[in-house]
Amino acid sequence: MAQTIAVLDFGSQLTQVIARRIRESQVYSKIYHFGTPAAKLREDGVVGVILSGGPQSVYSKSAPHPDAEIFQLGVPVLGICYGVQLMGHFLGGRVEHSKAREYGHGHLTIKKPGKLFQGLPKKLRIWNSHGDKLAKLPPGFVAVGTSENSPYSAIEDAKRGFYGIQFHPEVFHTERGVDIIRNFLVGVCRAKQDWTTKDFIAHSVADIRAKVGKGRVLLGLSGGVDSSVAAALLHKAIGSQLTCVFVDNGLLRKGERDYVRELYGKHFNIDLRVVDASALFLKRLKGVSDPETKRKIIGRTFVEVFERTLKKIGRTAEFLGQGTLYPDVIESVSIQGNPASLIKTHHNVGGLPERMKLKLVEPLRELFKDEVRRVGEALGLPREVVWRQPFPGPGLGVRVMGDITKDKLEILRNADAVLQEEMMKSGLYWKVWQSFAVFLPVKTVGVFGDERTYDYVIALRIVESTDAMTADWAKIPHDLLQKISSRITNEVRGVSRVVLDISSKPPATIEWE
Ligand SMILES: Nc1ncnc2c1ncn2[C@@H]1O[C@H](COP(=O)(O)OP(=O)(O)OP(=O)(O)O)[C@@H](O)[C@H]1O
Ligand SMILES: O=c1[nH]c(=O)c2[nH+]cn([C@@H]3O[C@H](COP(=O)(O)O)[C@@H](O)[C@H]3O)c2[nH]1
Ligand SMILES: NC(=O)CC[C@H](N)C(=O)O
Ligand SMILES: [Mg+2]
Repeated sequence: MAQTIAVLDFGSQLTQVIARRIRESQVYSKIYHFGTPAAKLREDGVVGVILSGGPQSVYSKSAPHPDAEIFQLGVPVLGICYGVQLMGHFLGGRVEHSKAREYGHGHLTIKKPGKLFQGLPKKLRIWNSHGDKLAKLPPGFVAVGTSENSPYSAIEDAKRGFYGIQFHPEVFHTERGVDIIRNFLVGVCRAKQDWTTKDFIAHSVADIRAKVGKGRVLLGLSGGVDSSVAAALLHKAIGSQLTCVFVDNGLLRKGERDYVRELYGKHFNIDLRVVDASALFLKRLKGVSDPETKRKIIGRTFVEVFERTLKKIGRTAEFLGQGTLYPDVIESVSIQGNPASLIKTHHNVGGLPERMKLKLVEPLRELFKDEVRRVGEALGLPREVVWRQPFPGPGLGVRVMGDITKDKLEILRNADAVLQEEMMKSGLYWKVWQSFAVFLPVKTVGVFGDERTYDYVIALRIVESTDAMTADWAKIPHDLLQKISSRITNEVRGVSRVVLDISSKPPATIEWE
């Protein structure tokens, strides 16, 4: 059995980021429900426990609490934020609400490095996000690090292997955070660093086989990175029990349907069905302009088309495969007690209707994009597939602002094709996270060959990002922008103005709807 680090999830948006940092240290980790019995963790061969952050207050009635026995397991425990507060609450200290809320950047001064801060500078920039604080240390603990507002920013009981930190080592903004986590894993828990992408593949292949048995999986294959990697993984696990369906929803980019048919139908030996449902999608979307309503309609229609396709092929499938990634999950579901977390309904997660009869198989559900790409490369997928820019499931449906018509789609498709072509030519396509065009239903005045025009606007959205959780607009050379702009206004009928989106995420999201 693999040595496992258990991450108990108390509802933080950052729990998966903790898991990801652990994987970065080549250690195997598993996320558990906060209330998992200690006996189960022992059974799973857990060599260390991390308590995540969380939105609640440990002393409140509805607060999620762990099984108190986890502190008797005899394995090290690291509490992060809410986690250190839990340690205070359970081990005889005291937590209270603090007037001096700490949010954002702060500084940690390390008094005593111990094992957790081994090899790190005495002062570190850290990132905080808490309103409660430890007011009294539990017996056996000493303070080893302080911040502006917390005398107990880092605490330890080295004898029992208990460590607590009030800040978030898992976020990018905490200096040397990865090293702090690695120190816990390797220095304290003595975990072996032997967990690789290959192990992930072997593990998910076994999981898929166990779940699916002799059943059939119907996978929505979009030609994007996520579903391509999911297809390759499923194909490896269950071979001919996999049927892929590519839906032309009328909201695709120029040439996409042929690209997918060519690549997967011909080059890969995958059972691929191409379904043209564009008329149905466009009919349902007619006159609808609210973004969330559009997303829901698209999601519902997708599933309906899958079900209908099944009947038509005359095969029974019990499973629906999807290339859902962690960022899709976090932005689509509202996590217990965290009202802020629903941002958009990504059609593949929140948009699924309840009546859906198929069970979900989502082998990439816990990964981030760059990890998925590594899995894709290890599975031998071509570079052009693995490094394609992401394209959202609702497609051009959320890139035509407001209500959707064939004409608007056609204009957007042509403008977008120009942008992609120029990005490819310059090589920048592979360097940015996404580059795409957005159709604005705003008419502005122009002049073409001395004649007045009154036409639509195209916005260019080009962003840099590492995981789509945050993004910044890309600083594209002016001469390239000029070329793209003049080609669009010259070649695309119906457009007389091109604008550049210079918003970062947050506050703006990457897609406009
Ligand atoms: N046109 C489509 N036909 C069939 N399935 C689709 C289609 N579009 C999206 N899906 C399904 O919805 C899932 C989510 O779409 P999403 O865009 O996040 O992933 P992707 O297209 O596989 O990868 P990428 O993020 O690189 O575009 C896909 O993994 C796929 O299962
Ligand atoms: O599969 C998807 N279904 C969706 O409904 C969806 N909406 C946005 N995206 C993509 O997710 C990333 C973050 O996008 P936002 O900043 O717009 O939320 C960006 O990469 C977006 O392109 C989607 N992907
Ligand atoms: N990020 C956290 O874990 C916060 C913990 C707790 N809810 C607080 O506000 O202090
Ligand atoms: Mg896609």
